[in-house]
Amino acid sequence: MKSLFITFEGPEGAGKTTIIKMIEQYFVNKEIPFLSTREPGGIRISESIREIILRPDHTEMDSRTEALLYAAARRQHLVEKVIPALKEGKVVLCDRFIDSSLAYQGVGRNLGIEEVRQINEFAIDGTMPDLTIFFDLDPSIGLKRVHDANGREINRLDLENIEFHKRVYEGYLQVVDSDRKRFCLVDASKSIEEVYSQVLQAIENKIN
Ligand SMILES: Nc1ncnc2c1ncn2[C@@H]1O[C@H](COP(=O)(O)OP(=O)(O)OP(=O)(O)O)[C@@H](O)[C@H]1O
Ligand SMILES: Cc1cn([C@H]2C[C@H](O)[C@@H](COP(=O)(O)O)O2)c(=O)[nH]c1=O
Repeated sequence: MKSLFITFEGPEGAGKTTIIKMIEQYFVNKEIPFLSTREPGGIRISESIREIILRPDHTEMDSRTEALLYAAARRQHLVEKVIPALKEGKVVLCDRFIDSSLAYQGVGRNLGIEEVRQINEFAIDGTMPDLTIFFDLDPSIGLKRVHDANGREINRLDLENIEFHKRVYEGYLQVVDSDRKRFCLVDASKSIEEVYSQVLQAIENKIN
């Protein structure tokens, strides 16, 4: 099978992690070689950067520093983990990628989508997903899910106010609109089974 780079995007609590676990099981059953990973993180250095970015008491972090740290974590994760797996012909499932930076830092932090895209282009050097699934969900519903969830750690970005999360959501809609061919939108307000079925259909369409 040809390699495929699939990313999963959306606001907090949209259900990405839940659905990725179900998609992993699908690939196991089909005996399709895959790698499942996440951003920021996925490898030692990028997990360390994740800790620095998301520590709830790092409230003094400057927005550009935040954007650069996400881009740095992305670079290391790409070269150390994602690109080698793609070279081996695997399907790579990645929870968040560049579009998170465009929405959260570009629009949520008001740095500008184009400015954030530029620093990320240096980091990704042309590696873009073949397919991006956008979990479309009202951010207030997602935040409620996160706060109700048992054992889910609340990070520094979760703690931002609702206006921030609404800007992030609007940012995602702009990013999706600028690259309709790459994105598949799923209605993440539906039941887990219904969301899974929408996501699986998008992936199967790409594989077959
Ligand atoms: N479709 C759904 N309907 C209702 N609850 C859901 C649905 N999908 C996931 N959940 C629940 O919402 C919570 C957040 O889900 P999950 O961790 O999968 O989201 P996420 O997109 O990975 O969040 P984040 O990016 O903020 O970590 C979990 O408690 C999960 O069980
Ligand atoms: C990649 C990336 C992520 N973020 C934000 C989005 C979330 O608030 C956290 C990651 O936490 P998750 O539970 O693993 O989803 O980081 C961001 O602001 N910019 C990015 O590029």
